[in-house]
Amino acid sequence: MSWKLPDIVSPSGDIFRQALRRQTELTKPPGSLGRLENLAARLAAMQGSGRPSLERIWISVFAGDHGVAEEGVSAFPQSVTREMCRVFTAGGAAISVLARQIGAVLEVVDAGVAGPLASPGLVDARAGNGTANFTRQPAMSEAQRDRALAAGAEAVSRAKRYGALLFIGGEMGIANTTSAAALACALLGVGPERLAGPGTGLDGAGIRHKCEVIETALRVHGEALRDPAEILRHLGGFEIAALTGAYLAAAAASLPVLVDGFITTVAALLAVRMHPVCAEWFLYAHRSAEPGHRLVLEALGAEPLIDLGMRLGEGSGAAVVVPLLRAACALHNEMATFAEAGVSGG
Ligand SMILES: Cc1cc2ncn([C@H]3O[C@H](COP(=O)(O)O)[C@@H](O)[C@H]3O)c2cc1C
Ligand SMILES: O=C(O)c1cccnc1
Repeated sequence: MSWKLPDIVSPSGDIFRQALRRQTELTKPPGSLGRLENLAARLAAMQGSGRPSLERIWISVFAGDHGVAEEGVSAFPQSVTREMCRVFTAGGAAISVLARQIGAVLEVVDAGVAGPLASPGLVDARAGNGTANFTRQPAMSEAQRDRALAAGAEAVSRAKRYGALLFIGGEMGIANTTSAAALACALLGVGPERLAGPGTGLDGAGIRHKCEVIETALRVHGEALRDPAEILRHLGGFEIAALTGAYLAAAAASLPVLVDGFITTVAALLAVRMHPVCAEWFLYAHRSAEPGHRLVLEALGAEPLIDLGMRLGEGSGAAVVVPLLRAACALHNEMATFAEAGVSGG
């Protein structure tokens, strides 16, 4: 593997403990802000600052196509990946609206959409012309996997140069719920019936067919699925590899990550299997309606913040949660302490 796993250290334990102590000193019964207290303390520890901030947020949406789309595993045609790339940059996609609303920088990275560069205005980090159909051969070569992992790390470098205080990864790739479910099957050692769901809107028969396609892939690659990097290469997508590379690079760069939905959580699971310490840099935004998400979250010991029945991807669930994180920071930073306010009992 030419791509090198970065060095990752834990967020500051001292700052985390100081921040939790401050929470007990604020003018409220201890613990009364529930999970917002721990959230603010974790952000403080990750940012290495007693006063966490989410002023500058960076969103990279990675796009890639999937050879397995030809097996009829999505309710939509492959061309939608390319078409949506145009909508992202034109400003009309859900993530475009949400990025504007939270004042985040949004970039769209072509990690390997089928055909030429999907749209002008995209970052060109193409690892290939869509992946190969993984029911017949590995989805990608080692060189392609490593190029896609590096594409994620390059996105994090741009985020750091901007001064980002939070990184959100999104994805676009028709058939990528099939790839994500297959990856999770191999990583967790469970069958597709527990991880494959409707994605963009398959009916019962469509989901059964999707399960069969994943079964075939797991059988074809069997012995080769021995470590996370090889699992990623055989069953992954370029946008999923880029997300994995981005999450690892963000942890290495002390940049907190807000993970979105099913596909991004599978990328987070890959990153954690490659380097367990990176888990300490991840916050989980929401529980997607895609049924497999629950199992992947459980495997990570992750309790997402909200459940709105969303199942879009693009980073949209993460963007929706940002105001909540901002509220946690504002309370932590701006509330008066018992001593400052002259309130007894603190
Ligand atoms: C118009 C449209 C916009 C989207 N934005 C995200 N996805 C989401 O749906 C796709 C995965 O579902 P499946 O595996 O069933 O193809 C991904 O591209 C994902 O990001 C979209 C899907 C569509 C159709
Ligand atoms: O939860 C997700 O990330 C998701 C679910 C369905 C389709 N696309 C994305």
